Amino acid sequence: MSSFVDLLNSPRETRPNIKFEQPGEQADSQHVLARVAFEKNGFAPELHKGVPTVGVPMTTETEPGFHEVFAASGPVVAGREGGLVYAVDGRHLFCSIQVTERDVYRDAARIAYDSAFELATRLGYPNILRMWNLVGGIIDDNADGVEIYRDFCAGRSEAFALWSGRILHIPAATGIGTRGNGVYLYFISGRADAEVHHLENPRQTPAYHYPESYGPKAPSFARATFADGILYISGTASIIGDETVHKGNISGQVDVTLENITTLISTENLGKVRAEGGYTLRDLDLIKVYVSRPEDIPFVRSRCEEVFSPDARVVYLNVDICRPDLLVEIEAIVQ
Ligand SMILES: O=C(O)C1=C[C@@H](O)[C@H](O)C=C1
Ligand SMILES: CC(=O)C(=O)O
Repeated sequence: MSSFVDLLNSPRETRPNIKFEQPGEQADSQHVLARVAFEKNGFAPELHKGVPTVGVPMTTETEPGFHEVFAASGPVVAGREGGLVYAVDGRHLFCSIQVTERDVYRDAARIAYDSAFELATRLGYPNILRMWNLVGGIIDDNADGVEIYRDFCAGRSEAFALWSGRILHIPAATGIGTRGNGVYLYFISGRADAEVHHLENPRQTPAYHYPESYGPKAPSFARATFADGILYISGTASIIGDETVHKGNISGQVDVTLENITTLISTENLGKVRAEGGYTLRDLDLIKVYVSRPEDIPFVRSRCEEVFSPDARVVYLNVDICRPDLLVEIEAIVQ
């Protein structure tokens, strides 16, 4: 398989937009829009050698970590505005902001999203394609006794409501725990005229329609986003309708998670927006498998190796999932 540098030097029309690389294997910065370092400690978004870079505390002391690298499609302009770090390349915006640990997150989450949406619209990239929300203590209670995920979702929902009609659509996303604290947000967005499709899964209730039993404001994400020929698959778990199924049963949860993704990317579902039809699990790449119990990782890995392509880049991360009864969650990209 090509090395990361080979991939970067390939002709633009064949260059994948996102890739995983090992720390230290850093290709030249001129083709890089942004970099997310999955590591033990994490660090606030910064401009490192002019490249927006954020460290997210997602790996254990014994794991090597990796970088998620967003390739640029043209000349890059990067900058910082307050806590926001960003870069644009004429086609995509990358933006990241951190919400430091606090007693209650709702207002800070709304303010962080509000400032990011203001930047995205002002720079001309209001079409959010894919968001990642890495939430420390995601299933712990905040100072008011409210689960932090629910607290975070309330602030996020308020920001989307404030920007409805200007920020175009609710995108594919991940909302997952970390091994640290505070909230790390990063996302990519496109131009207003970009052709972007947001997909739901007929097996699942749209998350933004979840009942209040899951929190005062429903989570703001779509099941997938298809844009520029790339399919961004949200974190997907063992949820049918809006209910967790196979509680306590890792095997059952892996099966339902894979079935959910299979349905989501099928020709019957994706064919609505993709002339060439759908995909199968063998087409997935840049797969992040989140596992809440470390002892389940060997089993989950064995099941994933059965169904994913041997060429797929897959990482396994031991972090909490956004519901205490969820044991596994999978996100991926097809590009
Ligand atoms: O809240 C989210 O954005 C989110 C939570 C999980 O359901 C999954 O990671 C997908 C998105
Ligand atoms: C994965 C998850 O929590 C959801 O789909 O809502």
